[in-house]
Order: sequence, then structure tokens, then C-alpha cells
Amino acid sequence: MTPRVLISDKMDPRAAAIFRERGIEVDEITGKTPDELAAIIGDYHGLAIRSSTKATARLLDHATNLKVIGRAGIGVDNVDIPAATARGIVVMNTPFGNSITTAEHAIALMFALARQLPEADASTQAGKWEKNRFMGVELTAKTLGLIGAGNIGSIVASRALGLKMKVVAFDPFLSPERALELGIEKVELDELLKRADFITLHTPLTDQTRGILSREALARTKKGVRIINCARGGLIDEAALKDALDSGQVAGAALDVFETEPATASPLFGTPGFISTPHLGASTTEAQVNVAIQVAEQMSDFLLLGGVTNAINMPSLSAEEAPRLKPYMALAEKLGKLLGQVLGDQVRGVSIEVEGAAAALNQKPITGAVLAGLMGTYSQTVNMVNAPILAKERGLDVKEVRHEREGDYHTLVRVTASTPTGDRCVAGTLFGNSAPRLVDIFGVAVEADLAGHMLYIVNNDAPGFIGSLGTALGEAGINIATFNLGRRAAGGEAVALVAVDDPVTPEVVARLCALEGVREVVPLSF
Ligand SMILES: NC(=O)C1=CN([C@@H]2O[C@H](COP(=O)(O)OP(=O)(O)OC[C@H]3O[C@@H](n4cnc5c(N)ncnc54)[C@H](O)[C@@H]3O)[C@@H](O)[C@H]2O)C=CC1
Ligand SMILES: O=C(O)CCC(=O)C(=O)O
Repeated sequence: MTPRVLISDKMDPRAAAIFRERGIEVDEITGKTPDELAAIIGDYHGLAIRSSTKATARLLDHATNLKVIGRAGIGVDNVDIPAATARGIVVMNTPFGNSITTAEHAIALMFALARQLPEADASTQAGKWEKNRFMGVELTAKTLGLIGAGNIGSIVASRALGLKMKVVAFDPFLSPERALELGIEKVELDELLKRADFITLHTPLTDQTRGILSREALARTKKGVRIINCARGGLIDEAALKDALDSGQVAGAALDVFETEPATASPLFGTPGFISTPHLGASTTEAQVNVAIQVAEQMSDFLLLGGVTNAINMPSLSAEEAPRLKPYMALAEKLGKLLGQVLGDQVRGVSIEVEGAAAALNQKPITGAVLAGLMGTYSQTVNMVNAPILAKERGLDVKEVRHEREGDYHTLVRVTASTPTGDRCVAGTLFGNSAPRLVDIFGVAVEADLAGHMLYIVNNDAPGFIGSLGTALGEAGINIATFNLGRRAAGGEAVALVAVDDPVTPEVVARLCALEGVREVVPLSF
């Protein structure tokens, strides 16, 4: 059967041309409402999008034939990845095609802020010739504070250094070696806020980065700072930014992205010193050609040949290895995700050991899956293919160890993370050669399926704890699906892995932390 692809956002015509050349039927239907899209999505095997289409769980419920979503761009926050994964839909992005363009937009906005270009243009074209009204600032010798020094952030850094600026960066995952290579200084957020004359944001929107420029953070900035956001709305508290512009704490702000898009109204509009563009970061001919060609090639390869490139939710694989390796990679990714969610930016290195039956397999995809799971908790551009390169760039020390002998399990994958406070180890096996199971978490034996929403809880082993935990979750309306317990010794440290039916909010986490004997609570999702 001929595959059919729907292009539902405005995309360079080369994408449609490639699909047609490769024998795929393609429709370009843009500007549809979610309901209109839901009514037609069932006819398609591929969906090619930019940022306007929201691939929600509701839309995907109607996508009965959909096999692949291709994002012509980087951020996949408009795609419900767990919902796509649950429905077996591969989600791909094009991690590097628009990064130079987006970095250039950030630099353009920095110049626009420094010289008040939009206001000066409007005034001049209104016939006012207000030469004395517009006094700018030089960029040379000023300090640029980068929040996020990944792909785009590092390009911004190189351009800023060319402008003779000093660049400081806050990025917990930036290694000192990489910072040195980029010629920038790695600092803590507070230090950046104190020192930066300009701040530019280049992180994904995650639970850790949401509101990173909060009201409190804005209050700690150098007075007269200028702020640029070409990453994602939600990184800055927009109401607090408005107040900071009004008070003069922030001299200028340029936003390409907003908490709610399209942003057709905002209290920021019309505020002196405020500049905005309608999510134009990636909008150059060059970037749009790059991402359109790349997404169409990747999606065609997948639909016609089964080739997987730049997938967010699936490892790249050859046809013969796939069936044997797939359950191991699912296990490895879950172990990496578990470590990433519990240990965050503490992980300096990982050792991946395969034992028993696992030792007979190609270890690279298993390592790739561990790294993709680990780094996927803080980067949207990481996938099976680029995880080892990114790990190297970030100075993550990766070791692979193979033990042919069998231990307690006929097959085992063990991942040990080295952190400044010591090594932390998790291990899993396959039940029935296919079902991943966690069997060891930080030295405590358990037997747990890592799936859906979970809670990792460390508590003092004491009578009554399980009851109070169940009551607290029940009061929050959260249903427990499964409960796994383990402990180092009676009366010592105990670990609970609780699968729950719904995500656990930070408020509920805070309530659980307050229960007697609780030492740590981390919400997990798989
Ligand atoms: N305005 C636009 O049109 C465009 C926006 N973007 C957005 O730009 C952002 C960055 O993209 P890339 O550089 O390609 O991503 P990337 O994944 O290469 O880099 C993100 C960086 O953020 C860092 N990071 C993660 N959590 C952090 C935290 N809590 N604090 C500080 N740093 C943290 C990561 O370590 C990483 O170095 C993404 O959100 C992407 O969607 C990308 C292209 C176009
Ligand atoms: O496609 C676009 O215009 C937006 C690009 C973007 O935000 C991204 O690639 O993350």
C-alpha cells in the first residue's frame, strides 16, 4: 500500500517534492483546527509538522494509521511523546537544521535591544527624527549570560565572542572541558544573574527550567540587564518581566517565544524596552530548506524502508538485530531514565555492564539507549544516534563492561553512575526474554516494572509508613497501581517504588516529603 503523509504546518515545498519523488502520497493542509485535523488524521501514515500543529493525545486517538510524526525543527514540546510512544508512533526531529538560524535571531534581538532599533525605526518612519531620544549601549566588553549552552547556546557563544563580549554560562550539564573549548566561563545561575549585562535563554522547557527567570531571579539580576528568549515561552515569568521592565530593573527584553502561542495579546505589548517576534527563530530560507529536506528524507526512509534516524522515542536499528536487541534497549533506556530522574546533573560518568545472555549481544545500542534515557531527561535533541557523541561532548565518562558468566540472573544489564558523592548503581533483567524488570536500585533488591508514572521514595523502615503513604496519596486522589518495597536492613533505609495512575504534582510531592521518616521523594515517568 502506498504510504500517505499529511504536512499540516507551513513547510518549504521541497518536503512535499521529496515525498512525491519517493512514491509517497502527500497532502499539504495547513491552518486546520484540532477538530478538523482529528477528522482527517486517520487517513495518514505520516504527519509532518513544525510548531503550530499540536499532536496531542486526543489527536493521536484519531490517528489510527499513523506510524511516524516528523518535526521539521528541534523542539517536540508540541507532540505528546508518551502518547505517541504508547500508540507505537515514532517521533523524529531534525536536531541541527535550524540551530544557526535561531542563534542568529538571538544575536539580532540582542543588537535590536542594545540600539532600540524597533522604536527608532517606528519613530523615524513617523517623521519624528528623534536623534536625542535613542541612546544605545555597546556590546563590546559586555557580559553575555547564556542559560543553556547546548547546540544553539554554543553557536550564540561563538558569535558573541566574535563581538568581543565576555560569555558566562549556566548549564549544569556543561562540562568544564567543553566550556574551555567554547571559550566561555561556566558559572552558577546566581553568579550569571549578578554579572550579565545581557541574558539569553537556550534550554528546553522542562520541569527544571520552567520559570528559570522567575520574579525572584529577575530581582537578582544586574540592574539594567537586557534579556532575550528564543528558546521556549514559560522559561520567563512574563508578569514579573513586565514589572521588571516598568521598574527599570530590566532595561530591555526581546521575546520570540511566549507562554501561550500564538501570543496575540500580552501585558508586555507596548511596554517601553520590549521587543517581540512571532516565534521566528527558525524562520530563514536556509533553515527551512534544511529541516524540510531532512524531515522528508527521514520520514520516507522510515515509511518505505523501516530506517530510523533522529527518533526521540525509538532506537536506530538494522533489520536483523532488531528483534533480539529491542527488549534490552527498552530496559537500558528505562535504567538511564531512572538514573537521570533521580540523580539529575550529579552524573559525571556511567559504566554499563552486560552479564549472561546480554553479553552475547551488540552492546552499542544498549549503551546508546542508557545514554539517551539518561540525557533525555534534560535535552530534547538527544536520541539513540547522537547520545554517545553528546555524552563525549559533555565530558560524561562512559565505560562498557561485558561479563560472559551468569550471575543471579540469566541476563542482566547493570548501570553504575559516578557522582561527586560516590557510585550509584541500578540493574535490570528481562522476564521471559522480553519484559524489562528493575531488580536492584542503589543496592536495594526490588522487582519492579518501570512504566508510566511512578514515585521513588526513600524512607526510614518503620511500622505504619505504608499506611500513611497510602492515605496521603488517597487524599490527593492518586490511585496506586503497584507497590514495590525493598530495604537494606530491618529498621534501616527502605526504598519504595510506587506506580500510580496519574502524574504526581510538586504539591503532592511536598506533602509526601513531610511524612514522618521520609528522606527523599522523586516523581518518575517512563
Ligand atoms: N525560537 C525558535 O524558533 C527555536 C527554538 N528552539 C529551542 O531552543 C532550545 C534549545 O535548543 P538546542 O540548543 O538545540 O537544544 P540542546 O538540547 O542542544 O541544548 C539545550 C541545553 O540546555 C541545557 N539545560 C537543560 N536543563 C537545564 C537547566 N535546568 N539549566 C540550564 N541549562 C539546562 C542542556 O544541558 C543543553 O546544553 C530548545 O527549547 C528548542 O526547542 C530551537 C530552534 C528554533
Ligand atoms: O518551526 C518553527 O518555526 C519553530 C522552530 C522551533 O521552535 C524548534 O525547532 O524548536
